[in-house]
Amino acid sequence: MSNELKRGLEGVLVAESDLSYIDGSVGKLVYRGYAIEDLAREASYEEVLYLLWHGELPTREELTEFEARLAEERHVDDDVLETIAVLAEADEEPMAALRTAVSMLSAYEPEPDADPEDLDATLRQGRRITAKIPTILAAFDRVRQGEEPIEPDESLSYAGNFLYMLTGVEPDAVAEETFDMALTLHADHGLNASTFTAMVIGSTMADIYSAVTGGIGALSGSLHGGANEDVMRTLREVDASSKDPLQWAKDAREEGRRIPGFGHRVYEVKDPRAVILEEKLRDLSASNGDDTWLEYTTTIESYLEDEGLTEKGIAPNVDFYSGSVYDHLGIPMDMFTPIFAMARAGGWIAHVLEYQEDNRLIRPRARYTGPQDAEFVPIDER
Ligand SMILES: CC(=O)SCCNC(=O)CCNC(=O)[C@H](O)C(C)(C)COP(=O)(O)OP(=O)(O)OC[C@H]1O[C@@H](n2cnc3c(N)ncnc32)[C@H](O)[C@@H]1OP(=O)(O)O
Ligand SMILES: O=C([O-])CC(=O)C(=O)O
Repeated sequence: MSNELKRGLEGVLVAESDLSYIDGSVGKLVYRGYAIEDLAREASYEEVLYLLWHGELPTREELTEFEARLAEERHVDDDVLETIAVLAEADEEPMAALRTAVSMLSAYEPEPDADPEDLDATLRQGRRITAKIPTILAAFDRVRQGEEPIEPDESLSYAGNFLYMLTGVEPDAVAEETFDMALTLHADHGLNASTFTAMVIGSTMADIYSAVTGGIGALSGSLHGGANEDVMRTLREVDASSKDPLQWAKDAREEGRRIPGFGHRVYEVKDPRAVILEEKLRDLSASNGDDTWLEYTTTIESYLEDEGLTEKGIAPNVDFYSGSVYDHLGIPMDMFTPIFAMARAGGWIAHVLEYQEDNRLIRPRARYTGPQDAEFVPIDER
């Protein structure tokens, strides 16, 4: 057994995967061989889900059938909606509400006794969870605003239906396409922390509800998916301060602050998803006649680049640009990380299924640094 310690499991290979490949030195990302740029621009999120779950891009017929299967699972049981309302009224964080609601969904699973080794049944369960996450999130947001949840519309796309349930209005083509593209960009990313969490849970042959619930928990942290909200908080902080973004960035560096949305365990250059989202932000800023976030983000990015961060491999990641795009679509800031979860659930499910095809319990070890042979002292004598 190797005694080499890899803090944070950096660079450790724990599995083979056909799902996504990242070349961090050049900023390349592919899902099953397809460039993220092509999928983002050409494929719908449903096509990408099909690709991840079934191994290849669907034909038109396969896609229609797949979309229908997914759409018919959107309805969420009234008991779960009631719990969502209780959580919204208690001011629960949206990621925590989502975590609770997804866990609760298993009580209403139509195949509760499926054999954990029946991967087709696991996929059907995963499809149900994926279909219901938008319904949960939109209901949560509406209830906390004193509005009634809106029933899903099966005739709309996954992206379009979410925006419709959130706002009560069918989105225009630009909003729907932009949101759909954002979902594709977030669908999978190798063995990131939340995917690995889901895989660890899946490797015990626990059910897929447990794996997705665990993934949501891992994604919520500020070093992972939670960073997209921190970026928006930062942009608002700049806006509310008397400083221009350049001065803010200088001061933040001097104070030794970690800039949210910068840095990545795998990328040494700008994340290709950030490149695509920046383009989108430019389009939206122009069409909405408001380039505030664009100006702030690009100023901060250029300053940090000039300061040599990019040379050190600390460049913008996906979270640096996603929030500004969502903000242009009118989505509340604390829904940004839940939206990431909505997109990533597909990746979690794909990785759990792939791993379970040739499952082995994931169980690493720690180098023990505590005392040996301590003498036990009874409680009253301590
Ligand atoms: C979807 C995603 O999950 S993408 C990542 C989202 N998270 C963020 O954006 C939060 C900000 N970024 C970070 O905290 C980190 O870059 C992480 C967590 C993403 C990656 O962390 P790690 O690979 O463990 O890198 P680590 O934390 O060891 O940092 C390495 C060096 O880069 C520096 N660094 C890393 N990120 C940043 C940052 N955002 N701002 C300034 N310096 C940074 C660290 O200070 C450290 O410098 P040092 O070697 O001089 O001490
Ligand atoms: O890969 C990672 O470590 C984090 C990330 O960018 C993602 O999960 O999308």
